[in-house]
Amino acid sequence: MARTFFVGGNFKLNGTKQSIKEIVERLNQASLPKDCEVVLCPPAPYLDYAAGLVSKSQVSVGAQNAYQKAAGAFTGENSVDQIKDCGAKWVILGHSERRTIFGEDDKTVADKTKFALDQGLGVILCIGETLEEKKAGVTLKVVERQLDAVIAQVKDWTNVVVAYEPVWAIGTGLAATPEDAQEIHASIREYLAKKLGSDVAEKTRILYGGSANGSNASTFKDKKDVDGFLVGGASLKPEFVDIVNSRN
Ligand SMILES: O=C[C@H](O)COP(=O)(O)O
Repeated sequence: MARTFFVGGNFKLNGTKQSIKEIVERLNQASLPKDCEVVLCPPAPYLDYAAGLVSKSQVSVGAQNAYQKAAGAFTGENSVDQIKDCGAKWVILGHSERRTIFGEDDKTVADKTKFALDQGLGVILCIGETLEEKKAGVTLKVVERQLDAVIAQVKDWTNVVVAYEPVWAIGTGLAATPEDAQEIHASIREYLAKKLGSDVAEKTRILYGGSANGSNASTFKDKKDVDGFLVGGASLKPEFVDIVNSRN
């Protein structure tokens, strides 16, 4: 079955009103393929602002994190309702920077995923191995463990997009080869089929993330299990439009 091409832009801790305006306006003015979905994820203080600038129905806004409680004494956190109130439709969860720098374990990522989905946000669920894990040959073991934690809590995967992001490829300029990405994506899909059924596996989009840019994106074009990208650095640059158009 055809899965809609999906491109997420994770701005991480970057951006100002001015630069975010430029990024959104570039997309507003560009001619984009009809059958693609673009989600821009600025830092939380700019969600409302970015959402208000978007003029294309296929472009929406997402957060980079969300807390797993509705409200209360959780200083510094953002709730799913607040994120939705600012016009966001999606949230990135389980990003390797959240896992390593902020100590989020598989269970926390699963709790957050369950809560965000139950409250009506789509989830871009990041998984991926470190360089040491890749060298040790345990890539599949790692991504399956990360998926298992979420599978234990989430039965309906309609609003989940998986982003396979090998940690060694993030921000390094060293992207996985399209062949390697395809191989892992196919294994991830096979695992989802085993755990959740082939129907869910066929419908779930699996994005590649890690040094994707305007030049290499089109080399993934004929990889049937690569359904799009989660883009960091290049999402801040004009080449982001080329990534969105890389299937043309
Ligand atoms: O969420 C995005 C990933 O961390 C990829 O970042 P990058 O494109 O800068 O390598």
